[in-house]
Amino acid sequence: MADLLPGMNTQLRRPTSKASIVETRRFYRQQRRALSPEQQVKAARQLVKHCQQQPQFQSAHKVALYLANDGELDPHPLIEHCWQANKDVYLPVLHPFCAGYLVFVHYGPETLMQANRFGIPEPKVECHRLCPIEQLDILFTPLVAFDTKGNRLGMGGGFYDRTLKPVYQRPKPTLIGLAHDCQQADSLPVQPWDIPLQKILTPTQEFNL
Ligand SMILES: Nc1nc2c(c(=O)[nH]1)N(C=O)[C@@H](CNc1ccc(C(=O)N[C@@H](CCC(=O)O)C(=O)O)cc1)CN2
Ligand SMILES: Nc1ncnc2c1ncn2[C@@H]1O[C@H](COP(=O)(O)OP(=O)(O)OP(=O)(O)O)[C@@H](O)[C@H]1O
Repeated sequence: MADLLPGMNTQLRRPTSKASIVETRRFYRQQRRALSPEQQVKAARQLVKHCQQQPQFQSAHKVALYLANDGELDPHPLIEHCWQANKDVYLPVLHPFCAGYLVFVHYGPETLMQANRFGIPEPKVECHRLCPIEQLDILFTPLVAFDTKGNRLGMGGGFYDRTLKPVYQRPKPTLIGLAHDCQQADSLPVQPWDIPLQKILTPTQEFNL
């Protein structure tokens, strides 16, 4: 892929395969943060259209999404679509007792929210609103960068990798990464604990692994 692409933020050089994870993360975080509000709105709308065409999404009842942070592809229009289609939406919440893990809590239009330690709003943890991860049909993850092998680079907390380990290669949930097109890397380093994605959706592309 070319070093500089149209619309690419030119302040940082595209990392080579020898770049450290820290440099790679910095580059792709900056790329997604450099998108304009108009580009973000357009991408979020395109994502809804793209998801609606996916048979797996059409038949899903329980769907985990996230609230956008740090320039991530914004799933809010998709969340609204899920509500209208009577799908149950769940959000990741930092586990109240097990550091480094996530739980998934039901999210509706009236849910009371509180910010976690990263400033991301989360529903309050109430036992009856929790969904065991193996009962989710689709778990959409945010990411910082992806490659076409399904490798995912996240924010560096290891939250998704730890939480997804017990359901890796189980029938449910299907793991789908959501990203802007500018978050595609040629190749990402793989760590022993990384849980690969089964599919990646961008506003314009679909990668099935
Ligand atoms: N939208 C969204 N929600 C999510 C995640 C995510 O990546 N995106 N997570 C995915 O795991 C979990 C939260 N993990 C996060 C890890 C780091 C930072 C972050 O902003 N780190 C700052 C340093 C903040 C600090 O140290 O206090 C930074 O790196 O600049 C945010 C979320 C659960 N919820
Ligand atoms: N299954 C696991 N068990 C124990 N530690 C883990 C596990 N998965 C990840 N970690 C630890 O978490 C740290 C961060 O991992 P990594 O850089 O892959 O996070 P990430 O995928 O970028 O973050 P996130 O999933 O929060 O977006 C690593 O240093 C690793 O030691």
